[in-house]
Amino acid sequence: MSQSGLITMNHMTHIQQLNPNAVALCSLGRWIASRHWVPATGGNFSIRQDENTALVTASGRDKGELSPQDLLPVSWQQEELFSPLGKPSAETALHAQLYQLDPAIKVVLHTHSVAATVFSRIISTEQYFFSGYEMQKAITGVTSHEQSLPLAIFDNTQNIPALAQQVKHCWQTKPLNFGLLVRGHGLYVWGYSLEQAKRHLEGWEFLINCELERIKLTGKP
Ligand SMILES: CSC[C@@H](O)[C@@H](O)C(=O)COP(=O)(O)O
Ligand SMILES: [Zn+2]
Repeated sequence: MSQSGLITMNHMTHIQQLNPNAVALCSLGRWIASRHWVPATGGNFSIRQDENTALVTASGRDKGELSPQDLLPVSWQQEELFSPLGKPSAETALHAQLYQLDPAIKVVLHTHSVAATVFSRIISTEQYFFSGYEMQKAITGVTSHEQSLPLAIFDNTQNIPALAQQVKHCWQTKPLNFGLLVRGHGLYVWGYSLEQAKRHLEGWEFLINCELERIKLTGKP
């Protein structure tokens, strides 16, 4: 690497260590890992910096042991992504798509819990409706357990830009309630703040676990 390249990388590392967004996302990553929702380097996280840029976890890192320099700046221009300082998550295109679909989104979290992975495989439809749970109110906009709360489920693919296009299409027709499942893969949630994204993650995980348990006990999906 050239001398000027080294200076740039060191400079960026220093900036990231002082960036409160980066520090807060690493701390949330540790909490998420403590729940066993990001095993074996699975999962990825991002936090918006401005209209067209977010810090995204570097690909292949242990998401429970992140430091601020593991968060790489990524910018987007529609489907094009720019990441000058390293290799961001393999699923960056989906994060960028969500940020473009709603400019108020501040944080995107992707996890690989056992419950979300199994649940998404036993449900074969494109949406699953949750109702009857008080904890549905953890999802922004839900005011009653009597509301029917849909969670979209997309088939897994290694073609993440194609998945991002499907999510964009779905966004225009069916409401996505701050979360979606990728079949046999995991959960994506987002929020307008770090705290809200964390609440959506915990809320969806709770609801998915409840339904999985109910289906196990009653045999009725
Ligand atoms: C442990 S393999 C999981 C990956 O294929 C992927 O699904 C994932 O969530 C993590 O990828 P990453 O590129 O580290 O963000
Ligand atoms: Zn994943």
